[in-house]
Amino acid sequence: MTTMDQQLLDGRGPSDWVHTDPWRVLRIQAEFVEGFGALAEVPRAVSVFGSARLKPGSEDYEAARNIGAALVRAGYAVITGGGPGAMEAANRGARESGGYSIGLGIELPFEQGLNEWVDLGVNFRYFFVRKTMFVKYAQAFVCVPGGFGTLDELFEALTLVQTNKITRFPIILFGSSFWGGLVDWIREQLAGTEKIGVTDVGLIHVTDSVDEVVELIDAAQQLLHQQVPADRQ
Ligand SMILES: C/C(=C\CNc1ncnc2c1ncn2[C@@H]1O[C@H](COP(=O)(O)O)[C@@H](O)[C@H]1O)CO
Repeated sequence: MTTMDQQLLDGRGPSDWVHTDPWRVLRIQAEFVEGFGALAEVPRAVSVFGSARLKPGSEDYEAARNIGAALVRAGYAVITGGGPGAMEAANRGARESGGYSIGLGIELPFEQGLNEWVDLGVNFRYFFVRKTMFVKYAQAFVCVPGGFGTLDELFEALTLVQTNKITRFPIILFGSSFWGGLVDWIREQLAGTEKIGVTDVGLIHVTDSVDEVVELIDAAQQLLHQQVPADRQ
């Protein structure tokens, strides 16, 4: 099975008129419109990322579940990719705590559907449209251990914050034993050879404490509200 993303990016798909790129723009536009419409009323929220392969009962799955629950208790809705593993865990924690659990699913060749803990689900064909929604409707990103997908979401957010496209947006890596090596490499190789600024390393927060996840997000929210005039919040 081919997906829309694949047809757009792979460049070797069928070439009849409906599959050509100019027409595809209309599909992409429609997907943005649908996403904006579905998510417009979402209250303040946090996007949680992590491996699609985590199993219930594993340490990282339960951490994501606890994070989802803690975010809800602190008054945030939880947004995930709507899939299995860490996504399911964070959605599950949110739902179990009586909060708003959102899943932004993606069309994949091996279709899985949204996990059962999603209250509001929106399905996307294009990764880049979906990624816009993760950022636009969240106040922060939390990453539990994950693979390429999680790293992609992490580095997109870092680039957006580094370039001031989004501000007061904490990026939190949960699990120091997993993330520590990456952050050391970023500090030594990227900052150490001036590929990024030394202060850019400070855009990443690493913690093993669920409470600290919430504290970091709350602190950024307070700063934001101090800066933005009340009538524009
Ligand atoms: C590979 C498996 C399931 C795939 N299902 C997914 N559903 C929704 N979102 C997904 C899926 N796989 C990856 N993502 C996105 O990337 C992140 C996780 O990727 P990683 O490589 O596992 O770290 C996640 O946050 C999603 O946004 C197995 O059953």
